[in-house]
Amino acid sequence: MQNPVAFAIPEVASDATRPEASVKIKTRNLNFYYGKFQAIKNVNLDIPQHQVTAFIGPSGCGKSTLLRMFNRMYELYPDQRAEGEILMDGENILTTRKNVSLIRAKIGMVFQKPTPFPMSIYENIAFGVRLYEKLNRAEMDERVEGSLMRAGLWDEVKDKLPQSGASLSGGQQQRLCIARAIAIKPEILLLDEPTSALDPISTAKVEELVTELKRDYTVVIVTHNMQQAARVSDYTAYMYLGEMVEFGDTNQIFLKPKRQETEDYITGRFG
Ligand SMILES: Nc1ncnc2c1ncn2[C@@H]1O[C@H](COP(=O)(O)OP(=O)(O)OP(=O)(O)O)[C@@H](O)[C@H]1O
Repeated sequence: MQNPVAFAIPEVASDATRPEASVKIKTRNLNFYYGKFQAIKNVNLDIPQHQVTAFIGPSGCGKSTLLRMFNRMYELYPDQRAEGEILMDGENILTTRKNVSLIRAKIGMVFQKPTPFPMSIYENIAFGVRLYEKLNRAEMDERVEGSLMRAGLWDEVKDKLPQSGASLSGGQQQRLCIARAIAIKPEILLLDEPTSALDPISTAKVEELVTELKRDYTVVIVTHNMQQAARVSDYTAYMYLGEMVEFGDTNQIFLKPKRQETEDYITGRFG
């Protein structure tokens, strides 16, 4: 008889660390400063591969800051500074000598407001791909179609690819942005409140898509919407005032949080 233990799903560690093999992003003693203000405080977190991890917490607790550290977006601003380690596949991206564009090629990002480029639907996808790859026309057509298909938008736009991305509805624009992010074949998708500007139908489509995309990508989503975190994520991290208060399996966090502060927040007793 085979050893049943070999097939057991590894238990989720409650202290935000997990077995090495399944971790995609690992942070160690992570701090972040806007000038003198410390927005992230000693965060240690293991983000599992091919899962959806949600960051939740009250406004200003540091969710977006932490998410943006993962692609070093803060480097565009001179008074912003990170300390500690962000290990992606074992390499500390804060100190690596690799060109930052190589790190960003691994990571797709989608923001709160849909931000299509001021160009055609086709070019919205092709533009980013050209920065990293040299594809011929047929290959690019295939990439554009495949990305729009994955984002659940192809049927709605296939007859109007030369039209401006701005001509689409808000929900379609957000799916265009997701298609644009996955077109560069990233390993990680960072979603910063991707549905906060969308109506319920578009929100449902994006949520469905997120659940589907985790087969191929490691997804991290910032959301204010507790139901959304519960619906789409496998793991949830609750943050408060720049600290990681609790991290665990989403069911555990919502049904049996270990910390009183987490329970107060998710039950609406916070504040
Ligand atoms: N550019 C900035 N300069 C100075 N302080 C900033 C800047 N951006 C954010 N902060 C501060 O850093 C802290 C964390 O902000 P952040 O935007 O990461 O929080 P958040 O949890 O994503 O909030 P929200 O849910 O409202 O989007 C807040 O106190 C905020 O005021």
